[in-house]
Formats: sequence, structure tokens, C-alpha cells
Amino acid sequence: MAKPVSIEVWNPNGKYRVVSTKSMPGTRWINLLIEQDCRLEICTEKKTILSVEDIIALIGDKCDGVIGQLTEDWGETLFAALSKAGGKAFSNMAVGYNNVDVNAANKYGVAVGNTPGVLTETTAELAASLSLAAARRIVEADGFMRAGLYDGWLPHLFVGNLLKGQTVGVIGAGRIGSAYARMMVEGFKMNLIYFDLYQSTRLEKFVTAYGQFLKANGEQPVTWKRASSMSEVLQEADVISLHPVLDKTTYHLINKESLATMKKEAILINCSRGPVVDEVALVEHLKQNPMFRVGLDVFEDEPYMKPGLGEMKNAIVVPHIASASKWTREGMATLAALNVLGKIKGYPVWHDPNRVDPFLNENAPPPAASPSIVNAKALGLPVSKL
Ligand SMILES: NC(=O)c1ccc[n+]([C@@H]2O[C@H](COP(=O)([O-])OP(=O)(O)OC[C@H]3O[C@@H](n4cnc5c(N)ncnc54)[C@H](O)[C@@H]3O)[C@@H](O)[C@H]2O)c1
Ligand SMILES: O=C(O)[C@H](O)CO
Repeated sequence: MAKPVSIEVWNPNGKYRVVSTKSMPGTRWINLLIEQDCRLEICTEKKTILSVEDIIALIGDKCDGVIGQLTEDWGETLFAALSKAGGKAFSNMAVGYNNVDVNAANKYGVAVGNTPGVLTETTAELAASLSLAAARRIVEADGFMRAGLYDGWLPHLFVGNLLKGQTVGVIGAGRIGSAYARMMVEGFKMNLIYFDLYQSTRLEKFVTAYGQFLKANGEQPVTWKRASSMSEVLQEADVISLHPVLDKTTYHLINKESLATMKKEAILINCSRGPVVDEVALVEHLKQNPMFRVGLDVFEDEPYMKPGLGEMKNAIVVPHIASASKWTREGMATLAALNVLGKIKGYPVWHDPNRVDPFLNENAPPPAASPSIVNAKALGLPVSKL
């Protein structure tokens, strides 16, 4: 028998019971649900990561939909429990859904939502921040200053890397990877090399046009190259940022062998998912190559770091905050709530998950659709014609 879990209740007499496993930023998502006759229960348990047992207790005997988090294990057990309680809607409050077994959701006919687009620029900005912080050794220098070690300007003090004219490498040039590439190319006049399973024509066009602009103004034009393999990117780039989805093709993409092919003074950024990098191999590489630097937002066994990582001066580590801007987090909450609401109300699925702006406009009612359902096709859900 699962232990009861503490909750806060909104609109107790609502017809549809929706559960959110965490409190989420903003109030728009709450209002949108209660205006549409939902009784909303928000879990108020103090512990950060809820167990499967906790979530089963939250689902209870009758539940129409759940908004969950990327830290939760949404597999067979939870989808079976949700389906038994009459629920057909789940949404992660995240764009990544590697914590969700979509096949299990399909088996129980549960729609799985995610929150693309609203976090693209925010996440790319954190990847750019880590790139700059690593290149210019900002965290090390800050620690030095606070420790009272600064006793005057010196020619060799915290010398780092100039980005201008260097090559930025992007692995996974989807929404976030492309936004990051544009920031680094336009902001720092870096050349681009990227690897993705698909061609990113818009990104290529952008770099070409910016290169032409620079040339017309008497500056060195920036260039782009689509690599035919990931190893080409690792060998050629000075700064490499990882932005693929996590699946079996990207697990430990960066490992002992691939690290060995990178430049000794390269910078590696990971704002995708921890297991894309073999963290044990990375720690060893950082020890052997003091001029190699990393900026990590995600870790292989979150919330833990592999032994030794926290002591490395050439590593910058932050706690999975890439999407943590107020606008983005409130928007993620809105999209997640609307994914669940849309399925409960029988709305179609939005036609383009890359263009979710209409759902984020606070001055207008959202479209009658679920913004992004990743298994819409498998479940045969209708698509909005708007
Ligand atoms: N750190 C964070 O807080 C944070 C925030 C947002 C997203 N993310 C992660 O970033 C990922 C990407 O998000 P997005 O919105 O850009 O998704 P996206 O689907 O637009 O982009 C992912 C890209 O990866 C590519 N890809 C897939 N397999 C590949 C492979 N084997 N090699 C190279 N490229 C491959 C895809 O073709 C696609 O272009 C998410 O899945 C999530 O895990 C993390
Ligand atoms: O996948 C995601 O959305 C992130 O990891 C959290 O923003």
C-alpha cells in the first residue's frame, strides 16, 4: 500500500482530476486548467525526486492526467497505474523525454507531451555562457579573487582562449544546437562545423548570409561546414557543444576514444543529457590535459558527479539550469498543462511543435490543441489544421 503524499488542491469541484508532481513557476498554467473545469492537485512533498511509489499514490483511483518531471521514471508501472485510474494524458515539463518509455505509454493509449521551443534560446544562452566562462576561465578567476590571492596585474594571469576566428562545433544541430551555433557565429565571429543526422539548411543559410555581410564590411567572413561524421567535428573544432537527444545512438558519444581525438586545448560543453558523455573517461581526460576545459550543465548520474569531477579546476559545473529563465520555466509549465488539458478535452494536436508561440501569448486564449504530443502518430491522434 503506497504512503499518502501531501498535496495542495485547486478548484476542488472540477470535473477532471489533474495531478502535477511538482509545483511549477507562474500561475497561468494553473488558471488555464481550473478555467477548463479541472481539479488540480499539486504535490507538495519536500523531497526533490519522487519515487514510482509516490507517484502511484498521487495518481490514486481516478486521475485524468498527470504533469510530471524529467527526474521521474515514467515506465510501464506508472502508465499502467494512470490508465487504470482512467487517465489518457501525461506531459513531461521538459523537451527531453528520455525518462519516458513511450512504447509503454502507447500500450496503454496514453498521450505523452513535451515542451519544445520555449526553452530553445534560454538553453542555448547557458551553453554560450559556459563556453565563454570556460574560454576565459571566469569561475577559476572568481575563486582566485575571493580567496584574496590577487596581488596585482600580471601578463600571464588567467590567460585563456580568444573565440574570434576559431571553430565552433555543434553535435545535434536541432532547435537548441542551431540557436547556440548562431549565437557563437554572430556574437563571436566563429566558423561553424556541425554534425547532425539531418541537414540544417536554415543554419547554413544564416552563416552564409552573415559571412557575406562581414565580407562586404571588409571583415574576414565566417564559414560553415556540415561534417560527415562526429569525429570530423571533434578533430576540427576548438569549442564543441553537445545538443542531441539522448537515445541509444548518443549514449557515451563522448568517451575515452573520442576525447583522445580532440584538440588538447579544446572546450567541451554539455547542456543535453549527462549520459551523452562517459563522465569517468572525461574526469581522466581532464586530469591528463589541464588545458582542456569543460562546461557541464548535466551529469551522468544526476544529482551526483563522478568521483574527481568536482575537484577539477578545468571543469565548470552547474546544476541542470540551462532552461532556468523565468519566462521559459513559466512557458514550460503552460505547455505541459496544455498538453494534458488538450488530450482530456479531446482537442487535436498542434500541427507544428517548433512553433508553439500562440500558446505562450498571455494576452490571448491559447489555441484549442495540445502543443506537443510526441506519440501523436502512434496513437493516431488528429492534427490541428489551424
Ligand atoms: N540542460 C537542459 O536543461 C536542457 C534543456 C533543454 C533541452 N535539453 C536537451 O537537449 C536536447 C535537444 O533539444 P532540442 O529542442 O534542440 O531538440 P531537437 O529535436 O530540436 O534537436 C535534437 C537534434 O539531435 C539530432 N540527433 C539525434 N541523434 C543524433 C545523433 N546520433 N548524432 C547527432 N545528432 C543527432 C536530431 O537530428 C536533432 O536535430 C533535448 O532532447 C534535451 O535532452 C537539455
Ligand atoms: O529537457 C529539458 O527540457 C531540460 O533538461 C529541462 O529544461
